[in-house]
Amino acid sequence: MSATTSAPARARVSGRARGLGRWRRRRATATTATATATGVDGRVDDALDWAHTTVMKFGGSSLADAARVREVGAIVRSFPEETPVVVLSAMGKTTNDLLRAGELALRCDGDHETIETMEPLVAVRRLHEETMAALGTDAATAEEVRRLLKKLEQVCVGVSLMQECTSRTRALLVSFGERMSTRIFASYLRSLGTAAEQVDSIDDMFVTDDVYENGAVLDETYEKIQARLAPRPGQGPAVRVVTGFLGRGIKTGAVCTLGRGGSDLTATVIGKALGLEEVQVWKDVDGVLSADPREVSNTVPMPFLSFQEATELAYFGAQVLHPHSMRPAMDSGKLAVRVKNSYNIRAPGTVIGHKRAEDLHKDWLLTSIVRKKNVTMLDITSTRMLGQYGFLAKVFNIMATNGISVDVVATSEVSVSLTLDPSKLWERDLAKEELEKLKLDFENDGIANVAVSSGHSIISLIGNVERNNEIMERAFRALGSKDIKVKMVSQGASKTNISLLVNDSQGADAARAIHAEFFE
Ligand SMILES: Nc1ncnc2c1ncn2[C@@H]1O[C@H](COP(=O)(O)OP(=O)(O)O)[C@@H](O)[C@H]1O
Ligand SMILES: N[C@@H](CC(=O)OP(=O)(O)O)C(=O)O
Repeated sequence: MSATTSAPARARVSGRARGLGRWRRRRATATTATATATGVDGRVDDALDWAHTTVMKFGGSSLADAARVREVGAIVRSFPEETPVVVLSAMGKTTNDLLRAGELALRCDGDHETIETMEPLVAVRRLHEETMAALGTDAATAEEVRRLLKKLEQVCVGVSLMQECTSRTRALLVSFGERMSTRIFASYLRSLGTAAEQVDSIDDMFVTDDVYENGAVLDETYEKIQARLAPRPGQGPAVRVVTGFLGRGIKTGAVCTLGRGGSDLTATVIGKALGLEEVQVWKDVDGVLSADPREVSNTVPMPFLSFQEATELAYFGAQVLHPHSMRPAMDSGKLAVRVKNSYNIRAPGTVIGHKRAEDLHKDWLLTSIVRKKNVTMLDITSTRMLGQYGFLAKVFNIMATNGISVDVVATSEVSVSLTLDPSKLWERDLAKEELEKLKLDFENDGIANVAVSSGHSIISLIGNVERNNEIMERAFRALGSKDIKVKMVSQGASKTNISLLVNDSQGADAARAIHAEFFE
C-alpha cells in the first residue's frame, strides 16, 4: 500500500493510530498465515503468501455519504503495513431505495420520464452524484457509475413495461448499489495515492445456487477467490475493493444476492479462502451489544463471543451480523471475526472466535438479549392416543414438504408448540395461503388439530451454559415484576440459548426488563 498520505488524512490517521496501537501490534505478529492457493490455471501455488492481507468489511451504515467514505478511506490507509481486501456494501440505505424503486415501477406505465423522477431513484442518483462530486471521482469512474445509473433506470422501465418484479429482477436491481459504491471508493483511494482496484464479485468469483435473493455460496467460490485476488506478476500490491452481498447463480448465470446483510458473509468467505486469521467487520456500533440499541438503552459491548453465540444471536434476529456469516470462519479453524465501530475507532470492538479467552468474562452470565418480532406460533395436538410413536416425525415432515422452517419448539408426548421463521412468511397473502395449507395437511391426515396464532415475539437469551438455572430464575423474576406473561419456553440442547415467547405488544418491555436485570 502506498505511503503517500495527504496532510489532514495523515493527522487523522496518526491520531487514531494511538488508539489502535496495541491491537495493530498484536495483529502484526498474529497475521502470518501463508496460504496454499490455487493459481488461475488450477495449479497449486505454494509460493502465494497472503501474510500482508487482511479483510475489512464496511456496511451501508459506515458509508452514508462522502464524509463517511473519507473516514473509511482513512481507516483503510491506517494499516500501511498491509494490503487489505476491502468488502463494501451499498451506500447508506441504497438497497432499500432500490427495492422500493422496483415496487414503484410496477405501478408506472413504462414512461421513461415518470421512472426517472421516481423518488427512490432520484435519491440513489443524488447520493452517488453528490458523493462523486465531493470526492473528486476520476472521469472514467464517474462515467462508469453514470452508465450503471442509466442501466438501473432501464431495468425499472423494464419492470413497469413487463408489469412484474420477480425475485430475479429484485436481485439484479439491488446489485447496482454495491457495484457503484466499490467503484467510487476505489477511485477515492487512488486519488489519495493508494493503489486500488475495484473487483466485481459477480464476475467469475462468487458462485451461488440459484435462489436469487438468498443464494448459498458454493464451494467453487473459494478457488475462484484465490485466483481472482492473487497478486499479478509484475504489478505492485493494490487494495482490492470487492462488492459484498453478490454472486452469480451456477445454473442461470443470474445475479444473486446472499440475503439481506450478506456482505458480512462475503467478507468471511474471502477470509477463509485466503487462509487469514482475522476479518474485520466495521459497523456503526461499538461491537456486538448486549441488546438492540434501538430498543434498549444502556447496552454494553461484548468483548468476546463464540461463533455459536454469534450465530444464535444473528439467527434470532440481531441485525448486526448475517446469520450465515460465522460458518466460513468456524470451518476455517483459525479465522476470527472482529466487529469494530467506524464511528469510534478506539473502541476495542467484539472478537468472535472459537474459544472464550480465559481472562475475559470469568463471571459472565448473559451475553446478549435478542428479540425477533412478528412470530407465528402453531399449537399442534395429536388426535391419536398417548404413546403413539412417530408423531414428531410426521409434524416435521409436513413442515419440510411445505418448505417452512421452524425456530423454536416445545413438546410434550401428545402436543407440540412451534414458532415459524417470519422471513418465510413475509408476504401477507402467501402467509395466509401457506398457513392454511399447513393446517389442512395436518388435519386431512388426521394426525393432529392445529391452532395458529400470530403477533408474538421470541426473546432469546444467549448465555452461559453452566448457569442456566440462574438465568431462568432472574429472567422470570424480571418479567413477573412487569406483569409480562410467557407463553412458551424452550432451551436448546446446546443450552447457549433460552427462548421465551411473549406477545409482540409486550416484547420491547420484556427485552428492557431482562436487560435491566442483568446489565444495569
Ligand atoms: N445486539 C446488537 N448489537 C449491535 N448492534 C445491533 C444489535 N442488535 C441490533 N443492532 C443494530 O445493528 C446495526 C448494525 O448492523 P447493520 O445496520 O447491518 O450494519 P452495517 O450496515 O454496517 O453492516 C446497529 O446500528 C444496531 O442498531
Ligand atoms: N446492501 C445489502 C448488503 C449488506 O450487507 O448491507 P449492510 O452491510 O449495510 O447490512 C443490504 O442492505 O442488505
